[in-house]
Amino acid sequence: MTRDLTIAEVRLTPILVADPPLLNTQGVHQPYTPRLIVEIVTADGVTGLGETYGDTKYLELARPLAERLPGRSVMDVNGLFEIDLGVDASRIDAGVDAGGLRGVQNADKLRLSVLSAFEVACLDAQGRALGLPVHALLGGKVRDAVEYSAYLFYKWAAHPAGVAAEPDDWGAALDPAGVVAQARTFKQRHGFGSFKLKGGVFPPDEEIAAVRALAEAFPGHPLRLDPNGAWSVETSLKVAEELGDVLEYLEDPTLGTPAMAEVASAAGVPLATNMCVTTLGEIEEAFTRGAVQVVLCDHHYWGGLSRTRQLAAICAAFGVGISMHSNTHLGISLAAMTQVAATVPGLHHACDSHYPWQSEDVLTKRLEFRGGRVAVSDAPGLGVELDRDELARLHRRWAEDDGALRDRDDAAAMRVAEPGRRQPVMPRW
Ligand SMILES: O=C([O-])C(=O)C[C@H](O)[C@@H](O)C(=O)[O-]
Ligand SMILES: [Mg+2]
Repeated sequence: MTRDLTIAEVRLTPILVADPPLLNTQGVHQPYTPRLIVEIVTADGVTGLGETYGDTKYLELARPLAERLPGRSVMDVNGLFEIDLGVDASRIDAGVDAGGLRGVQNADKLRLSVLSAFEVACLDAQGRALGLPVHALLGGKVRDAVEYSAYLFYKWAAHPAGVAAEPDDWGAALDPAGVVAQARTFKQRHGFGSFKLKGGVFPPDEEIAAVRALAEAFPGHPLRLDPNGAWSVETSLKVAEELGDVLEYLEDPTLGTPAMAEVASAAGVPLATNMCVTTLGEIEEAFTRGAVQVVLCDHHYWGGLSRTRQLAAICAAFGVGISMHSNTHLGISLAAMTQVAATVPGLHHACDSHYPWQSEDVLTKRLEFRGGRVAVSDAPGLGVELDRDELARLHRRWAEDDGALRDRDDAAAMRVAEPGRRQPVMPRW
């Protein structure tokens, strides 16, 4: 069989996806969040799918990249990463990513966050053309299902009055009882066996009480708490001491490798991160100082599925565990996460996923969690199909937006509810 794997067309579709009012230390999720859907079409008419952040800064890099791809081969994935996207310093706002939730922003991370969607789309197209699942292209699966953890959030029942939004049926969760009720719903709907609470929202004692309530309601289940760096070293150590007996790990209790190393050296609980190790350049200091025991990889900003496997190998060499981080994402990304996670041998912690919070998707058939796991598809490519009507509908929402929602801004969403609210100064506690 010969196939023409030359790229004939690349389609980029920015969309806005409904998001519930989930709270974090920076603010609250906006009612709609931007994502970018990438389609790479070969000369033979095979289409590969990818998904990444849809904010303006990513779109501005993705558009010229898409124009340069026709004529290249979907097999030339290494060559893709050689393309200069022109990410100069003017595009980096010297701050932190996603308003302080994904570590420092730098040119490499921005570049890789765009390229990753194109890498996934190329792998999907290769797999569809060759009749092979993506995991086979990555060397083959070592498990038939990938375990995910329930991602618990403090949450309002609804977005503020007067804000256009889609309703959700999760209810509010603003205290220990609400968090436990949310966890029960997660377990009942999806069978999750481990639970992560997004913290940094309320004073630490309230969050300690919520984790204690979870431990009581779900004895023996792995629990995690992630305040996105909102605590001082001293507070982090206090929380570690109070919850050490029930936590699988504490995630990014404090900001920066030196502070994480200080906590790690004295806390009796492993530390995980998706904030102080987010690029290759941050690994050496963090690993040699023993600052983190688990890296939460995210194929979007680590640069795709092959680079996720490379990161897993580096972590294994240092005896550091690996799992996965998640932001708001749809089924294309969940399928990609599942395909690569299926190929990583030392994956001993359930991965994060926001997917249960997303009531909308661009797939003809939603992916399902059964017993907290997603089955690894053996169908060609990622094993998912695009729902074009839904893609068009969510794109219309993006096109009709006045620009207010095209860039994620949790702090701005919070100011709608609390007009006087100032940007939190870290550490908050
Ligand atoms: O630290 C993390 O796990 C995240 O940043 C995940 C998400 O960004 C989460 O905090 C959110 O969306 O509010
Ligand atoms: Mg985190």
